Amino acid sequence: MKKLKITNLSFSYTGGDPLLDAVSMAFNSGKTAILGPNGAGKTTLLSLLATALHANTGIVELKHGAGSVQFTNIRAYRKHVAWLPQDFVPVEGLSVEEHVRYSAWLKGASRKEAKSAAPIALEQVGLTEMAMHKATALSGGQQRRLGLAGALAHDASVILLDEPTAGLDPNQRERFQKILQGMDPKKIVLVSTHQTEDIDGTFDSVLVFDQGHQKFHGSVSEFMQLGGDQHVDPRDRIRAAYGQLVMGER
Ligand SMILES: Nc1ncnc2c1ncn2[C@@H]1O[C@H](COP(=O)(O)OP(=O)(O)OP(=O)(O)O)[C@@H](O)[C@H]1O
Repeated sequence: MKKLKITNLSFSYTGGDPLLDAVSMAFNSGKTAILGPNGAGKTTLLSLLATALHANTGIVELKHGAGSVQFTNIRAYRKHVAWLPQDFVPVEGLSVEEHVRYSAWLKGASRKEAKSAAPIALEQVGLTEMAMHKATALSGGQQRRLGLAGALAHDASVILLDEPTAGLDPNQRERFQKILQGMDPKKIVLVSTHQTEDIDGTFDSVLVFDQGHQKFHGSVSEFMQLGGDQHVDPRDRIRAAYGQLVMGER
């Protein structure tokens, strides 16, 4: 069995048509870029995996160690899952460092573990010097890095990052790529992104999602093969592959 298995997941927003209709897919360890046009359902999928939204039907099962846990067992499941939502907003009244400690503690880290994990996570995202600042006083890009630090500060086996590089300057985007590259390869990391140029060299797999359906799910090299042979520039191959799967239909 794959480590994270989604079976027949269906979801509709209240009063709306089904957005996800019996979606099944599975993920092993490694980093997956989730691509798709605006409104494709990427945030909805990640929110369902984070249990911030509740599916109409279907099962998500996470294998860990010798056992497994289903997402309906919310308390136990959530301890294994870190999530940076698309609309992350810091909690009022906490400093940057307190915020990261709080995020780790919420996920089951002891106070002592959270205290030692926070400076490491802040260093990873380049916010060490802001540790004593008020979290709500950070700029938009800094707040996204704070959210990322919170997701990195505990030992989750699944990390869900919804557009983590949105609003980051080029240096910080590069830093984020390095953070991803340095992550434990045993973790399952799912990252929703519109930045196709960052895929080669950073991710292992690609999932293309459109209109609530999976259009492609495979390795980065399989994805790139759709966009031309090896003589073509890698970024052009990625753009062409994406265009074929999504834009070509419009
Ligand atoms: N709270 C909501 N209530 C009703 N419909 C919603 C809600 N949130 C999202 N939708 C609709 O669900 C669909 C999928 O949205 P979602 O945010 O999951 O897409 P996305 O792929 O993440 O898009 P983007 O790339 O723009 O972030 C869209 O048609 C959107 O309008």
